[in-house]
Amino acid sequence: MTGVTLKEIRKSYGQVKVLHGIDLEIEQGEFIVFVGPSGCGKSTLLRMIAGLETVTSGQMSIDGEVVNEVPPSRRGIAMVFQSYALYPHMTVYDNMAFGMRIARESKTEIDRRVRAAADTLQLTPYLDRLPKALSGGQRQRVAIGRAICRNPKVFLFDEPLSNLDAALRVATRIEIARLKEKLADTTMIYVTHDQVEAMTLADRIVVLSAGKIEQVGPPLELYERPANLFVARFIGSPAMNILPVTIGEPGAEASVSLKGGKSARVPIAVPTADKGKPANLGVRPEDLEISTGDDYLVEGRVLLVEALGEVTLLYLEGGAGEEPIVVKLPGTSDVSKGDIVRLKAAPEKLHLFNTEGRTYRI
Ligand SMILES: Nc1ncnc2c1ncn2[C@@H]1O[C@H](COP(=O)(O)OP(=O)(O)OP(=O)(O)O)[C@@H](O)[C@H]1O
Repeated sequence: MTGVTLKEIRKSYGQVKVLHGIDLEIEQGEFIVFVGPSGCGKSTLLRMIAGLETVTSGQMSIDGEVVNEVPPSRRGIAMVFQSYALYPHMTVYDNMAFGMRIARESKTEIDRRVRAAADTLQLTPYLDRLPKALSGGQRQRVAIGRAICRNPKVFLFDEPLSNLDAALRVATRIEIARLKEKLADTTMIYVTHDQVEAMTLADRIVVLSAGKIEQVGPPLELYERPANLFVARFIGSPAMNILPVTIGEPGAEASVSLKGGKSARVPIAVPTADKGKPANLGVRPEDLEISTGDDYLVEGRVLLVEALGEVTLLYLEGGAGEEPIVVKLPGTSDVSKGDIVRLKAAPEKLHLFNTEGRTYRI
């Protein structure tokens, strides 16, 4: 059992409270991704698990042992940073061997582990090179290789791909996915801003906002069943559209009235007490379609058309506040700027949030 358990973890810098009580149980071998807006505390939480930041209060355990006071070198973790942090004067081989030499491992064992890591990460041809003679992606693979050589119980990644260009990002992301399969028993915790990394790598995503956990769950569960408006808007790109509505008939299958006079039935239960209350209807851009009939939710003028080849994005006036409604249509479309279009969605694709932003559950 090499899980990580966080109980009521809090962090303050002086008067500034950064984390407000984090409870999280991570299983051995799980790949956990922390996401959230800038400043929400993702890196702070990761650095606390690493032992690079102190825990203000709460209990942190790795493999069943409370580690609040255990120094980083004795936690059985290895961390990969955005900045690679390689020694510039050492070869790839020596960079990977360094930690083991300090730990006085035998030469044979060092050689075995360096070559195995190089093989896993396709770095064997570069073992004699200095970091300056490598691409960004190769350097990051060396940093990952160095971490593998330490045989960590828990692998921590702090935005490891954010310095790479788009193509290298994809290649290195696939490398990390392979690594996850190879090291199936190693727990991995990964911080990123990137939706695709989070969705494709995570067993479970932890969505943080302002120092609190909003929701924890498998990627598709967060996408399909967000617990609240924050998660609904944060997961998925472009973000879910939000349309202000009023609850018409509550009950097991509620009806809502939209601006512009249309009403819609949603297969979502709403308590009787909420009849007549304002609410927000959520619908993802990819779940909207153009309607030619009368079965539409909203009608609006097209402000902008973005043809991306594989998809076309339409921006229509009429969303909540000043925000346009975004529609993602497959392939190309003959809709033009200035057209008035009607939009519909399958009832089971609709989400409904109460005035506090919590999802009405089906
Ligand atoms: N040493 C420090 N002293 C005071 N405040 C700090 C310190 N380190 C971080 N903070 C504050 O803690 C909050 C969380 O920072 P953190 O770096 O964990 O956020 P993040 O979610 O990783 O953000 P980003 O995505 O931008 O990296 C921020 O408001 C930051 O200003």
